Amino acid sequence: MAPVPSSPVNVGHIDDVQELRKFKPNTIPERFIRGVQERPTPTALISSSDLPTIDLSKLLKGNRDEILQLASACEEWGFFQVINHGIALNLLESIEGEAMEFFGLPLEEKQKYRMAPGTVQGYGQAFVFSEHQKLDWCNMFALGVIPDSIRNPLLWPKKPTNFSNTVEIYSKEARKLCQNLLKYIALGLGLNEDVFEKAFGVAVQAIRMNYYPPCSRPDLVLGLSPHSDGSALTVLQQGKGNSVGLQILKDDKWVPVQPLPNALVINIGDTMEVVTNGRYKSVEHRAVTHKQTDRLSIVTFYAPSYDIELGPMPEFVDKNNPCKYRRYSHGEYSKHYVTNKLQGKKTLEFAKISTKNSY
Ligand SMILES: COC(=O)C(/C=C/C1=C(C)CCCC1(C)C)=C/O[C@H]1C=C(C)C(=O)O1
Ligand SMILES: O=C(O)CCC(=O)C(=O)O
Ligand SMILES: [Fe+2]
Repeated sequence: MAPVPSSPVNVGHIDDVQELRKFKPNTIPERFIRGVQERPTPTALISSSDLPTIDLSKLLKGNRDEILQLASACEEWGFFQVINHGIALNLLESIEGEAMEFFGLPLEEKQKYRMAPGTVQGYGQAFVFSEHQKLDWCNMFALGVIPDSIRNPLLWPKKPTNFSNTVEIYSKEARKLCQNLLKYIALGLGLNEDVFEKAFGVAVQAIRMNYYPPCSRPDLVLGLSPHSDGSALTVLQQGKGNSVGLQILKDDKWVPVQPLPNALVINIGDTMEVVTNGRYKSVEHRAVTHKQTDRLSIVTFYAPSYDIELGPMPEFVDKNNPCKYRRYSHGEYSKHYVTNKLQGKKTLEFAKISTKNSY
């Protein structure tokens, strides 16, 4: 099973945001109201149409230009959208349909799969560890998928009837996509194509569905707190026709990501930042809400096996680029990640070392 906190945590009362929206549409409980600094502000003028788009079908043909574009997207943005990604459009539609149906079930049905306080799997709010912590305007449902040791079969929903099977099929396809992308990311870095597959062992994979109901005061709340992902790569599917909600921090400004129809958003996670010694960065991101419209995201996390020891690869360390991160096992990092609240890039401080005399 995935690492969980060893002592019980008191998270206080967590309102279910869909129920709030249904029964008290104009009420925002205090725990959701962010401090002035944290509140969503009008976003940067920089256009998300600048966010690079990568064509996987070109990568698969060995197109050098596309590999260079991918390398530049990873280095400059840490985020890109991928088209011709190989996941059938009807599968994207099916998983979205199943997820929406799940979130639309009565609360008591969803609560059969309740996320225990301080854990990250099941239905509820993850990364809440104290009764004083601000809450996100979001309902989440998350499952560990691979390996079997992180699966909790009791949390795989029986309703909707096709939900669990669709998650299995979708996760296989998302896994292939991550494996393909890592191959071309390696080539773009001048490494052997199988270097990450070998380095990561049997990769850990998890899926999280985030449902953001409309909110009467989107200016006061966050859909999802700023964070970087603790994975190697993350694949994010945004609901078809949904409003913009994902924002990424670029040059200290929040840039909205305008979804491209049928594309998937990919981002570099903390693992890639560590192994490349900071050449590729895991970029901080968050989600905001809307007054009238809801939003869904379906997120796949692909990360090294828990028993894998990681650190910067020697290819990225020299006199001009001293080693910035210590070695650690991904299991240790995972435990650290899931037992701390989402707080920008703070989680990665776990691995940071002083750059003096350290190569
Ligand atoms: C915001 O990031 C996450 O929610 C997250 C969680 C992943 C997990 C589950 C939803 C259930 C099984 C355990 C696991 C921690 C994989 C991100 O995933 C990243 C973070 C770490 C660490 C990791 O291995 O993947
Ligand atoms: O909903 C989104 O767009 C962001 C989701 C996300 O960053 C996550 O689940 O880690
Ligand atoms: Fe994320």
